[in-house]
Amino acid sequence: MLKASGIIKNFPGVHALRDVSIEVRPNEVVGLIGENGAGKSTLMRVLAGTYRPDGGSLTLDGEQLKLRNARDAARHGIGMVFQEQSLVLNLTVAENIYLGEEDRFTRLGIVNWRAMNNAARRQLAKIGVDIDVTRRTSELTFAARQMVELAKALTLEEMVERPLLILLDEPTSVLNGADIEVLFARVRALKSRASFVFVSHRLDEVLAISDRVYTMKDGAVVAEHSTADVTAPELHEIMVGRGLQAEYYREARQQQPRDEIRVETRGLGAAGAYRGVDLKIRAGEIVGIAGVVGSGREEVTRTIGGLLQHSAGELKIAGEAVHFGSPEPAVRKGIGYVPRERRLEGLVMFLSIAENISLADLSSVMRHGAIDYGKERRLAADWIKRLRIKAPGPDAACRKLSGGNQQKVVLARWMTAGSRILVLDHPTRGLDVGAKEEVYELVRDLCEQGVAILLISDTLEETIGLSHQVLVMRDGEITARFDASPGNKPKQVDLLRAMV
Ligand SMILES: Nc1ncnc2c1ncn2[C@@H]1O[C@H](COP(=O)(O)OP(=O)(O)OP(=O)(O)O)[C@@H](O)[C@H]1O
Repeated sequence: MLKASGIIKNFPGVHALRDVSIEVRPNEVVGLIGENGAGKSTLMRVLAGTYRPDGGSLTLDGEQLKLRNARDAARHGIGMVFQEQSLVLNLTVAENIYLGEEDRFTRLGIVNWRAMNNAARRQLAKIGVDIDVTRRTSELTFAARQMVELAKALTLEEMVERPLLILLDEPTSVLNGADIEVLFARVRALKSRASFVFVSHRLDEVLAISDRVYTMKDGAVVAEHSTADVTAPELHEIMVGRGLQAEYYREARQQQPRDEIRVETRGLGAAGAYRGVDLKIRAGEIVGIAGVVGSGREEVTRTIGGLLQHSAGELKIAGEAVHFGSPEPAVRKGIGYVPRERRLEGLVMFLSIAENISLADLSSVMRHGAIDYGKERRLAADWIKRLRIKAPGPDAACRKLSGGNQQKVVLARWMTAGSRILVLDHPTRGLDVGAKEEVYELVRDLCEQGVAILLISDTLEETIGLSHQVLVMRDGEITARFDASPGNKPKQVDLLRAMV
């Protein structure tokens, strides 16, 4: 259906795509994997018409395809669901679905909102989703927004006669298990009418949903497999260049926590979010909280991170009762918070990697009252190596990095900030499998140094593997507690039973 041959795309100083050839067949789901910065998003943008390649060619059903922009791609039935969601938050669901297509509902300069809302309802019904189309997208969960994005991409069906090609750039990174299943069910159902290219860092998902998978490395395709013929550990090895360690979560390094209690809550509550939360985190201990969206676990971490005030009970940091209303006093108490929405909350895009890393703790790079730039750059160079951040150097602007590499910069910042307590909100989201292992290693280092860690993560596996103790929350309350010392780790099903 679509063939990309010898695609080249350069940015100043970076060969993002060197010579990439892939093909997508009718009614096929093609997986695209690779380390952070391998060129996946760039390739998707070329296919979606938003980047013009510097070389190579595209053909659709054997005919040359020259895409000038995204509208052009849309006219050929190619639509993209973005990694960084493209919805305009203060517009309604219907307005977003038909953004740029309002003309279709306009007569004599007046938009027929009823017709637009009805059409949007039909689109959502097609993928079996029930969302109020008159609500602003800002009020929707991430999962619902993703469905709206998918519905938006599928409006192309109304405009073109041919089967669609839908590009999904890391659609699952913001979804939880149940929502991923919903998305996959939609993709499977739509396969009779469309082909998909699916980018993800979760190899098991790629294998579950795709027919074939391409592996990219440094701007080139290095392998192509039929998913029936390859396993996740094999793909891991091709991507990272070394085998998947049996000890993925470094459980052998999990040590007994110290006696000192760093965080303690009693009957902690926040109106409408959670209540009666009792927990203790000792120095050198990782406490993981499992729970579905709406369980209240996000809000608990936000309270301890200083972003959400509690309205009941007690929060003690190193034995002292505190009441945070903003992050600043939390930072003064030695708490580092690695937010989930790192690209929104975590980075100053126009600053360099080095500047972003030292931002949380300038004292570490100060000398005689001035910033020691040499030291700042050396620190950044260290992290670039350690986390395999793909960038020309410490001076590269963060806005030019791939999404996963931006995540790594934020992590590096908080890991160097010398925090005594770390709140990790989905620390490995968007990271490639190799970088994840580096992060697990680092988390163990931090524990050895006595840092107390509160963790919520994307997968139960990661929560179980890393934590000393796992708490499960449901409907704003803790419903179960599990010891998770090595050799005594709870099973996923045990957690699930308490979650839902
Ligand atoms: N606008 C840009 N300007 C300069 N360099 C860029 C730009 N966009 C991407 N790059 C560089 O091109 C390379 C490929 O980036 P791309 O975003 O395609 O990677 P990716 O495989 O999608 O990574 P991730 O898994 O982190 O999302 C990276 O080295 C990145 O820094």
